[in-house]
Amino acid sequence: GLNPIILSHITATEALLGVAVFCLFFMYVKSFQNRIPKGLKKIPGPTGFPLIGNALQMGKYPHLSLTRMSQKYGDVMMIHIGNTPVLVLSGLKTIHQALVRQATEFMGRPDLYSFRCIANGESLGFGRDSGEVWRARRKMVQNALKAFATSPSSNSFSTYLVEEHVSKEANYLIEKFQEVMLEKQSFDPYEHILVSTANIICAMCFSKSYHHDDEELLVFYTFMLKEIKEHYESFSKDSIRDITDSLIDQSQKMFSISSENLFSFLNDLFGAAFDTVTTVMSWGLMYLVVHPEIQKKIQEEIDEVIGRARKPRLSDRPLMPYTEAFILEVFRHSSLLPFTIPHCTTKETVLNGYYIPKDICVFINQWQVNHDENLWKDPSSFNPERFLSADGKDVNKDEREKVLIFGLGKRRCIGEPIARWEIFLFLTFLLQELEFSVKEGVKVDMTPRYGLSMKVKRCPHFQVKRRSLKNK
Ligand code: HEM
Repeated sequence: GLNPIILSHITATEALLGVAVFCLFFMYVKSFQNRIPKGLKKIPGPTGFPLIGNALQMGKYPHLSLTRMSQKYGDVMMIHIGNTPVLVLSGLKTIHQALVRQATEFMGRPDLYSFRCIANGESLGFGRDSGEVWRARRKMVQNALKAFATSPSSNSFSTYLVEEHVSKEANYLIEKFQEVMLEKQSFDPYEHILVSTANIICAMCFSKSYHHDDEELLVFYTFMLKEIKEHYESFSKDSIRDITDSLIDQSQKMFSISSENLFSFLNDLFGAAFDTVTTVMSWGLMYLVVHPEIQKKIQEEIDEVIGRARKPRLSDRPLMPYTEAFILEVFRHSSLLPFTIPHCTTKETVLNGYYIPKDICVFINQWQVNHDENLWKDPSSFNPERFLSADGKDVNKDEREKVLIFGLGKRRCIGEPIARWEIFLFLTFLLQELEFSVKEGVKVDMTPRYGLSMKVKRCPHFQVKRRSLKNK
């Protein structure tokens, strides 16, 4: 120990000076560690406070504050959340450069504590791995999805299985909405849609659907474990019933897949599939009641292309540009996933002349792209027509490609086609039969609730009435 006599000679000032010298030395060493290779620029960004970094500047709506900051610092910007440096990318060109052209360097997932908690870090979407094993697993889940969404339906009303499942649920919703309307004169559609979208993914994964009041569906993990166990027990290579069977089949050919992995894949699919689609649908209904003239236009298109004598089918989709434009505008305007799942660099690299270190966490600001004034005219207004060609007969491909909501490149959402189909079918089924509105005098609040995705506030004031048959 130190001699107390010596200690008593060290004054407070000297002690402080000592600390300061130590800090300077530390910063000097750090600055060497962070040295930028010659010819490359250091990434700009706002100055943060010690320990908390830029956490306070992020505020309640990080996508808005990061968009504002990007206007000052540019498309490639560095912030700090606590002590963790985070690279924030904005601008469609820059994001495309990173996620598509430099895909390998930007395809990792960061080692965040919260990610490790998801399926023990074995998750396909959140797991740390982005190498061979991840690639093989992603391919496997993609194959299973493709097989069980696009395999032919056994009934004559639908072409694909996903069409059959969505039709069943949408028909149920049409009846259910009218029933609760009669009973209560107004209702909140959210939970009904949630169970329906859960049922669709359930049907595809487990060949099973649940009654809307079923408690079992709500006890999620137990329910999934039970389903997987039952599938293993009754599995037969010669009769692949659903996504779970297909995953079991593929996993038996690939020895790096265990039943725990299977659980985390299905967990991923469930999580990714029904929360997102439900959120899009609830935003969609909200925009429809706020803009009745847009609702009417979609209904006119339905009457013209499909009529009232038969149900909508996926093959109607290319013939319905206005409906498609509406869905794109819901994606763009709500930007329900303002950021992708965080990425991470897999090696050191260069982007727009900036030096980017290895293993750095990357946020992709999708909201900024969808509201960028350089890309969109009057981005804050809700206007499906922006996606239509001049004669209104086609969706403009260049405009469509600008919407960023499923990510880009090697980590792009694998459920995108299914999600787009589901949303198209749900919407056309519902609007063919029903007209949506809110109770008179109710002012709808469109400020989002912020969570993993941005959700519209729950609204218990929805009303429906069956459309008149005059156009039949
Ligand atoms: C409108 C609905 C949906 C939206 C907006 C959406 C959006 C996204 C986004 C932004 C990502 C992250 C991309 C990235 O990190 O760069 C993602 C990943 C993912 N999505 Fe979706 N998604 C939707 C529906 C679905 C559906 C229906 C499924 C499954 C059937 C699904 C399965 C997945 C999976 C497994 C991943 C992880 C991919 C990976 O990390 O390699 N998603 N999605």
